[in-house]
Amino acid sequence: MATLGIHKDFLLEFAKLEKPVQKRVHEIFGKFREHRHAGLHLEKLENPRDSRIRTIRVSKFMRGVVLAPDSGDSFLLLKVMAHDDAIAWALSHRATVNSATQGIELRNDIALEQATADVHDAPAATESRLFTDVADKELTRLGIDPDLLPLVRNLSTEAQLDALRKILPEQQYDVLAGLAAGLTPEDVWRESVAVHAERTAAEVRQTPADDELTAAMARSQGRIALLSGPEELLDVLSRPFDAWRVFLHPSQRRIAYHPSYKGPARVTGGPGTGKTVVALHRALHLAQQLPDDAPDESVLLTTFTRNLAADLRHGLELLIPDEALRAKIRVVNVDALANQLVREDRGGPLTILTSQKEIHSRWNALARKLGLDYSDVFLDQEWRQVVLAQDLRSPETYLKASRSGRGTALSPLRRAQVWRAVEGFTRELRQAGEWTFLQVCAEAARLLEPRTDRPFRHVVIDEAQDLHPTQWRLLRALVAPGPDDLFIAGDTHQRIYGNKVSLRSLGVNVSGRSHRLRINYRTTHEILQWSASLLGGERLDDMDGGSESLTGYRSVLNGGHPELRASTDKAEEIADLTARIAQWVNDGVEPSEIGVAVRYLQLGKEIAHALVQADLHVRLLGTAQTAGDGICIGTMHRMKGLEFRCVAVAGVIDSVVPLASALTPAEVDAQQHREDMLGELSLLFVACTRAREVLRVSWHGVPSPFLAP
Ligand SMILES: Nc1ncnc2c1ncn2[C@@H]1O[C@H](COP(=O)(O)OP(=O)(O)OP(=O)(O)O)[C@@H](O)[C@H]1O
Repeated sequence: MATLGIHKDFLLEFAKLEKPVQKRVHEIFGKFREHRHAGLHLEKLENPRDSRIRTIRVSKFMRGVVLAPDSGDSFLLLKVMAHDDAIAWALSHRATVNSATQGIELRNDIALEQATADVHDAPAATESRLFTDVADKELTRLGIDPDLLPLVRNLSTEAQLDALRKILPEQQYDVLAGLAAGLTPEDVWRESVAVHAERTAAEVRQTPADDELTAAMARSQGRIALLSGPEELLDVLSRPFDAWRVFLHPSQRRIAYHPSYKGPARVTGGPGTGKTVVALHRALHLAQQLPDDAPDESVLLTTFTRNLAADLRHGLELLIPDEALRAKIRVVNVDALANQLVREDRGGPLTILTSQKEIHSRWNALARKLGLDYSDVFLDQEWRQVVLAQDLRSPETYLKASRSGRGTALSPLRRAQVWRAVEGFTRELRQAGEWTFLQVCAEAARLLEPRTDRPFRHVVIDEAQDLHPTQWRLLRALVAPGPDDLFIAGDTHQRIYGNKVSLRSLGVNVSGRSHRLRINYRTTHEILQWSASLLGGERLDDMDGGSESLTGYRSVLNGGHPELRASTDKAEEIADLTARIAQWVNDGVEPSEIGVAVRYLQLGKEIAHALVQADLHVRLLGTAQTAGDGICIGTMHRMKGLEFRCVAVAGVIDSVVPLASALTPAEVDAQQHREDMLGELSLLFVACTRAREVLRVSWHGVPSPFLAP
């Protein structure tokens, strides 16, 4: 049977073609089942490096490049490029099989020969080499070709390795990038080699092939998708920007499509590593595994905020066209679900107290009334981080409770005073018929705990790092403990709401079922490196008693360095930013592909005003002005989970980043002060890592201390 494979690059290039050319591509390849090579008019080249690489005319100006293995009835769509580029690419490349993964590799033979010759001719360098600590035998075991060793051995910097990205065989580059990013050969073996091998047996069984390359196509998960027929080709080509639907990296696929986990499982990884993508695929897998009689909404896919839930819903629509299957999955944010459960129990809507300012003012009034010398911030934090976090319901339990994580000790007498304040605060809320979000979650969990039936069979959680212990308690109660109960995606480097948890203490044990992703698909290497350097190698908790770092975190893309711009005052910064954004638009960037992140909304409003004055359309998140396709302006919090081609982070000045009012004064609680600082730093990190191609960071006056080298 004819086999059609599509290379990820093909899809990405296809996405950029004009509509009529895209239509031609459909016509040419749409009937591939009926074709053999001869019927497709694949053209042979003169003196190619690999006679199996052919080209095909798409239009007067465009050509496709196809790998046509000798078996005669399978082919792989590799590239679609401008005529001359396609010919040059096809002439210089050769397809080989990686010695470690047995997957297909495409190498730029001509460029590699040239680079190797340059190494021979160059004078012996004195600086230390990138891979000195890795033996030849080890490199070969990881799939590095012996004939590339001289070139690899000569590399001194990551920048030199980056420069070879386009010409090295992809999997060999991946291995080298992993080693250069600090992973041990064992880590690299596990993450970049063994994952492919794991797939091999199953794939080969599914796709028996007598041709070596055809078999290797089946082993190239993540870069090559084998399509079942013309309908699937059409479907893939119809949404070319959503490569994540088809091209899961084996390290992602292994996690998302693991047949069944014995208990809670987790995926972690830096920004843009595809945690959300994995969560979406996991939800699909769980829905597919449900018994036929399982009711709709048996699987819950949930996250922190309403906006993020809307994004997940959109992602599921792309991933699961089958409405009946999609209906098995309910998408809703945790607070909204809690609200619904409590509302149904009470038989009416709840009044939610959302304003943090109002909450603080009530604590203040209460402290005055009771004659207590605690600040509103202290009392509110004590309530949320100790009382609600541990679900303490009596003065006795509070007296004995651990207050680890809080920076000030409280004597028994002072605990009794604080408890009085907590009682007073909650009594006032009760009397006014008001709730805070966390109270609603706590109540929802309480309602569920005695029940033997649970609302869901499986729960998939995204952005898990931001959830409060109370929300975790609810999530735990939504599903009976057992296989595939909870699937958790999160990254503690992006914790921006100050909610620290120990999963284990909440009855969620992921040990032996926790996986880390390290390849970033969103941001360029340059943006990633700069953004990660903001964190200064900070090791954070992993929500499970261990610590987490960004070691081995790397990008598959290259681009320019972040633009850093200083201005003397705010007006100048905004004018400068407006000019730069206008230039992006002039250069062809769609306004909706531009994001502006700010620490507080008022600055966003001022920037929006300036952009509108310059005839640019804007959307201001968190206001009524959110409709349309304009430039997206939002607070750093709102930027969470979003991504844009170009991102400007503006107003990164001292006293705003970190925002003084978001910091617990060190004298109130030194430990909390440090945590708040870390939260502010993570916020800047989150904002910067929203950029796909261009990141611009600006300030006026004194820059944020986080920007100091
Ligand atoms: N295997 C893949 N192939 C192509 N694109 C991918 C792949 N995995 C993820 N992506 C893309 O990378 C980007 C980041 O993915 P995603 O949002 O899932 O990452 P994340 O780890 O959840 O990020 P963050 O933590 O920053 O929110 C998205 O544009 C997604 O479509």
